[in-house]
Amino acid sequence: MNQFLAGGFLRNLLAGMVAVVMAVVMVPVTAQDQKAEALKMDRSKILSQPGVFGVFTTYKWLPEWYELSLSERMDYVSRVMELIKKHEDSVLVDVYLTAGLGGRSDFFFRIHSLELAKVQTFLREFRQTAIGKHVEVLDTLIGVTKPLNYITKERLPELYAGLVSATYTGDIPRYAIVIPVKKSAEWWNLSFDQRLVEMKVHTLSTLEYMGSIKRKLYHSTGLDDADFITYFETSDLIAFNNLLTSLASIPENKYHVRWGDPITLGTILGPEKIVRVLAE
Ligand code: HEM
Repeated sequence: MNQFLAGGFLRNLLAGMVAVVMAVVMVPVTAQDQKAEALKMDRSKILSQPGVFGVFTTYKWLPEWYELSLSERMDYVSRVMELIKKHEDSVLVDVYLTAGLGGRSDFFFRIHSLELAKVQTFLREFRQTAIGKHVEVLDTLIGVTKPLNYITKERLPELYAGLVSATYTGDIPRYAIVIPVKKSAEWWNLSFDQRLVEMKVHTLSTLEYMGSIKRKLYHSTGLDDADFITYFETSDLIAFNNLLTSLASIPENKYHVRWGDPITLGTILGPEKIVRVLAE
């Protein structure tokens, strides 16, 4: 009888194991799931692929923050670091200090994820932390990365080659700058070829700066009030100022209805610096 029982038990156990394995194997895997798995928070991939959401949220400390002791503030920042770690499989969070460099904000997050809802979950949990309760949200910008639209290999092989072969040769960037851009209805009503002419001028005016400035473009039409979020990293703010001056004087600029407003300039905080610098 015991043999029967043991045999039946083993058979049931085996059947159960097969069912579990089948269930795991047969869970439908969507293209999005596959992409998520392949990119799974590999920093260099997530920062270079199309189809990745970028969310910029800018904060200002409430006056009560400054009434806390340094050790309390450090403890609170550490808890946010734990939250960032908790979500690291689905969101990539970078932190920047803007305090002192602009009247409005004290710091901002740049958050990347394949799913906007994951960013929302992170930010809602952030608002529940002690730090989240000691800040005012000033601004949120939402965009998504896309493949090149104008300067493609097929359409403009030489310009494309110049663009993809230019490498950043400056120091490790210390500063990040975020500039939202909105273009007029007149721009959007130009034919593609007319816009292409302007984007060629744009690219030719900017290529020389790629050695000292890193750039990233997010498309945000319909996701927030801008059309684009432009993000830059550099250690050479004089080159950056020259770049913006040269872009101010090309025809494309006539179509800008928003260029900044605000421009957010901050220092890039590596993970090892965040706790002390934010708490001080
Ligand atoms: C290193 C400097 C820069 C380089 C190399 C550069 C290069 C480019 C290229 C190649 C494109 C076309 C992308 C495509 O084919 O879809 C582009 C688009 C764009 N760039 Fe720049 N850019 C630079 C700096 C800037 C700056 C300083 C701004 C403004 C603050 C800016 C704003 C934009 C915008 C808004 C677009 C999208 C335009 C549209 O699709 O209508 N760029 N950039």
